Amino acid sequence: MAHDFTPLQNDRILRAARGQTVDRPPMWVMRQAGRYLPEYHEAKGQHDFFECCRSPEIASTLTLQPIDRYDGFIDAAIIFSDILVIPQAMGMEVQMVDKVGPQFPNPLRSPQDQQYADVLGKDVDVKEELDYVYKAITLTRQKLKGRVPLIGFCGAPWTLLCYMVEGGGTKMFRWAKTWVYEYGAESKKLLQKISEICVEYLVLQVEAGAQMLQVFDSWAGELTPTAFEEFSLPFLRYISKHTKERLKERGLEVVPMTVFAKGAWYALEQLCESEYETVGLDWLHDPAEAMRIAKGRVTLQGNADPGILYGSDESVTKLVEGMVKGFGGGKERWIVNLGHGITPGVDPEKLKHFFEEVVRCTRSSVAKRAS
Ligand SMILES: Cc1c2[nH]c(c1CCC(=O)O)Cc1[nH]c(c(CCC(=O)O)c1C)Cc1[nH]c(c(CCC(=O)O)c1C)Cc1[nH]c(c(C)c1CCC(=O)O)C2
Repeated sequence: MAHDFTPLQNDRILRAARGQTVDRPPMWVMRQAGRYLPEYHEAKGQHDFFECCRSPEIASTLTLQPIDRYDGFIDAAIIFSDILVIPQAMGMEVQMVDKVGPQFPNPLRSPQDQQYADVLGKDVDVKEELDYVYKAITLTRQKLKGRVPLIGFCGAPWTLLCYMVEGGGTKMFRWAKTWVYEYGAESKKLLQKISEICVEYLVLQVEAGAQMLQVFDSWAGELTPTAFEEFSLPFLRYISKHTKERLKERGLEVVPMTVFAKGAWYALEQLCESEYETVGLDWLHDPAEAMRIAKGRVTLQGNADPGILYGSDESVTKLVEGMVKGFGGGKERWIVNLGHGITPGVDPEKLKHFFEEVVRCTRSSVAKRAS
């Protein structure tokens, strides 16, 4: 299905992801459509979270809110959805409980559970089950009218496995660790199954209008370097390789891809060799050190501590100055972002100050390039 969308007016992020020159580093923020915005609560009203994801009208409205508010600063929209729509498509029930987070009433506790065989055996119709996401993407592209590119996304297999076996957020990772350290072979079967669904899901998001893709491995940092190499990295690589192959086969644009493996600072070298154009960094990375490791092979994305937005304007300025310097002053392959999602309770004006300071601090590099 080919769409007739308005041509793109701001391709900064796509150019930066591909290592091409830009007039200033592109900026966006993970979870930019969310609870820190009063207009989010207003538009969401009494609707359940997943109801918002399933309504293309509401999802597209929420996606556009930060684009309107930070017009001229934000260089990408990310479709309003959640990584947990994949476990739902695989037949698992997930609820979003207010002030608690996601809850699975029946988590996958062991490979002996009938549910494990059911989940592995289910022939998931990724087109049909997640049709509402594609519809939301297409509608959002229409509403964006080419202002900025639209990012599609999915959860990484390891992070999704964690949620499926833990049944929600956790500090202990008791069940996830039981799976990898006691049921290693069974874990890999599940990770492979999730990976195949991710590939199809990402390709269908591009077909619907997504212009860039991000894979969120939010719980990568719970693994040891060795366990990450065994239980996460191969599946992240499977996703980039096969998504690109499938996009080519289907005559779709091979869009830039980002991998964000939170906490996996030790794996930066390997992530630079994983067929992703962009590698997301959390705030535990020193930007200059990350640049030395990346050696211009990929575009780095990040990495301000989201907590800085609870601080004073002066603290934000100081952090931005250091971050800009660390990432090469704005002349190198860099997409500005936080090191994780923006959190509730942040004053939206503080984020504006953050953007303004990045623009101010990178202006000289732009002037230098033009001269
Ligand atoms: C781990 C994860 C989830 N979801 C996601 C991740 C990966 C990124 C990360 O590590 O933060 C990804 C996600 N979730 C959401 C988006 C939308 C797009 C955007 O970034 O603006 C994206 C990209 C909306 C959301 N997803 C959720 C909300 C809040 C829902 C609400 O209460 O209104 C939003 C706006 C709920 C959610 N969804 C999830 C959790 C743990 C929670 C509850 C806790 C929390 O909010 O941080 C799972």
